[in-house]
Amino acid sequence: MEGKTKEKCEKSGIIEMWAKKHLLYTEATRHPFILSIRDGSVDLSSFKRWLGQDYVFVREFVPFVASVLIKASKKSDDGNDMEVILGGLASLNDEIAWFKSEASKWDVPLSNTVVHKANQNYRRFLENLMLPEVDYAVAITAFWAIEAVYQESFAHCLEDGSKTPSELQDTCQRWGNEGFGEYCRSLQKIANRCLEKASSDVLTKAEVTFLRVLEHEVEFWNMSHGCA
Ligand SMILES: Cc1ncc(CO)c(N)n1
Repeated sequence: MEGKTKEKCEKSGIIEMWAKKHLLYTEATRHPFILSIRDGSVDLSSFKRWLGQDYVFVREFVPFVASVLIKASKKSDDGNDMEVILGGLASLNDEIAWFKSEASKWDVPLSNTVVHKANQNYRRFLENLMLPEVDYAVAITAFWAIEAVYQESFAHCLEDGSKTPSELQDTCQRWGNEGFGEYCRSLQKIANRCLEKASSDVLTKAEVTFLRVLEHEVEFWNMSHGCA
């Protein structure tokens, strides 16, 4: 990108531009499953299905985040990236403990979970992104998108006027809280910085990867909602 276009991107950020440009971003962050939590009509068996499957997802997400950390340590020219990503790994550690206690609260068994197709497809996608030849800019964009979808979705369930059932407040707080929002903005900043310096080939790959993440997120919500 040259001249004015580049300047414009630097102001609004490439990430923000993509999130605005692609309707899929809104489809992922305003999915019927999330809207059903927000309006209180959620079917609790859907919630329990989501809980069991997301625990499986999170355990697979950890090695992906570790691979992003490795890329940051090799590629990054900004000393702060590593701390942000390490913070993400630490919060995943808390998240795994949270899933265990939440699952026991809801009587959802976490061992022997039948891993749903959407989860398997997501895992395969993450495995490919872990390969050393995947550019740091592409991997960090995917990482941001994965976290941002949950942040925006669950924060929506906590806004004024939402009728989120009290027993689901804790779940919404986990990803919808201001600290998690701040962490997502840090990831977004890193991604924007990498994308601004990226070649057009890497930029294209990152945008396609962003869209694939959104598709996997929609499929994941569909599975929870019982539409897949
Ligand atoms: C499917 C999915 N996407 C994103 C997150 C955020 O960590 C999660 N826990 N699960």
